[in-house]
Amino acid sequence: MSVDVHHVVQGPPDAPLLVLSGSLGSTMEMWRPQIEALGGRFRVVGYDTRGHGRSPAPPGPYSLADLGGDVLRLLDRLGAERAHFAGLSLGGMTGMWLAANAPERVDRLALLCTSAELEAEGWRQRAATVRDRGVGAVADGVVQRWLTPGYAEQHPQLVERMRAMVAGTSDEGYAGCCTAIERMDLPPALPRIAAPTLVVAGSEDPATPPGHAQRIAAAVPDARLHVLDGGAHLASWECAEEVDALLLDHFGAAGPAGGGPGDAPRTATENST
Ligand SMILES: O=C(O)CC1=CCC(=O)O1
Repeated sequence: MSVDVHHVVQGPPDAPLLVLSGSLGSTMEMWRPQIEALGGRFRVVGYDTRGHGRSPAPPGPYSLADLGGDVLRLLDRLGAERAHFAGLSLGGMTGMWLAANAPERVDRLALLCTSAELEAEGWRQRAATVRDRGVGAVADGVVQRWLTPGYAEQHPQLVERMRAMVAGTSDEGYAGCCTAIERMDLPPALPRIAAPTLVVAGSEDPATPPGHAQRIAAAVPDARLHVLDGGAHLASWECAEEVDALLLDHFGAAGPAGGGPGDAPRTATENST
């Protein structure tokens, strides 16, 4: 059953629609560099995955079909037939599900620091830990995977903010999403993805190393792979300029999704549940 996720729309009303979907344990705040860089050119929709931020956290476990269904419902609420979609990590898994199962709704796709297949047992254990001890018990480890050690050392306040973002996630929501990852079965779906797809990996990502991106890019018919020189799991933050340029190139080349770039002023609208 889909839910109304909390989202913010920013950018000219007649610009192409671009939906941003984030990592496990994040809110739409993780996309701040991209919202700032792309919000003048696209109608950017940031949203909190169910169980995260200000979105509802219905009882889990969840599936990728649940998370993808929330995006389809969001597009319906926005009156959009199609949109570009960029997802990082869990957001990328949601994007693969969407593009394979609702291809008519996805224009172009970007998959960042993600995987089609992760070892299930670790996710079963993480869900159990979070149900037992709360998300705070895993927050330090998560943020250690998000940023390279050198970058984290130079940005202690950012590390603290990110840790608080992860720890602020609903226990039920986080555990529910762990189970969606544990049970995902994306490899057979990848050849069905028709959307032109950009796959990006961070060379220093310990959670979804470049080999995972290579396998996705090899299986999606119209895919292009880019491995960043640096960047851990949240490479969109640490390598923001390079990622922004890649996204602009990939989505900018496409022409409009749900409208054309216009001269209208930037506007932001917020919609809670
Ligand atoms: O939290 C992690 O370990 C990294 C991660 C894998 C999937 C996701 O969304 O985050």
